[in-house]
Amino acid sequence: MKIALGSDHAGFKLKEELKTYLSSKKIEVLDLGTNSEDSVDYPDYGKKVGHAVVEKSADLGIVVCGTGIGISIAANKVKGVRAALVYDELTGKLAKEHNNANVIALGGRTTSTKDAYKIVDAFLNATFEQRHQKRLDKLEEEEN
Ligand SMILES: O=C(CO)[C@H](O)[C@H](O)[C@H](O)COP(=O)(O)O
Repeated sequence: MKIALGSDHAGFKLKEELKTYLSSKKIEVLDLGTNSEDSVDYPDYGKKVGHAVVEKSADLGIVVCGTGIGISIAANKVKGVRAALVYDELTGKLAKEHNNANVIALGGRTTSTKDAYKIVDAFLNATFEQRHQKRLDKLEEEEN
């Protein structure tokens, strides 16, 4: 399992913490930046992670900005991405079970590190429920 990570400056610290956390669980990480707290633009990093996932350089993606809002919108602009803004364990779990999200977005200024670890675990440990596939097909129809 390989996870692409990306953030803007507001998500940098949490992105770095997630990198360490995932590596400690023997999950391979593809860090697409940013690499400091210098101000950058979240669309650049949301789109990078989205492309890494749809082009199969990674299995899943995690993106982080201040709130998770902007970077989730950015990732969702990439065709084939289903990015979910998640803020607790339940939304982390349901993002996989119902939406088969291939990217999750977190807020570095809104979610604690401890909660972020729990949310990521809930997402990674959940399984997509096939009964929702017809809804995902309708999302895909709109892209095509
Ligand atoms: O969600 C966001 C944008 O929708 C993020 O919070 C950005 O990280 C934020 O806009 C950055 O703000 P800053 O004042 O330039 O640090």
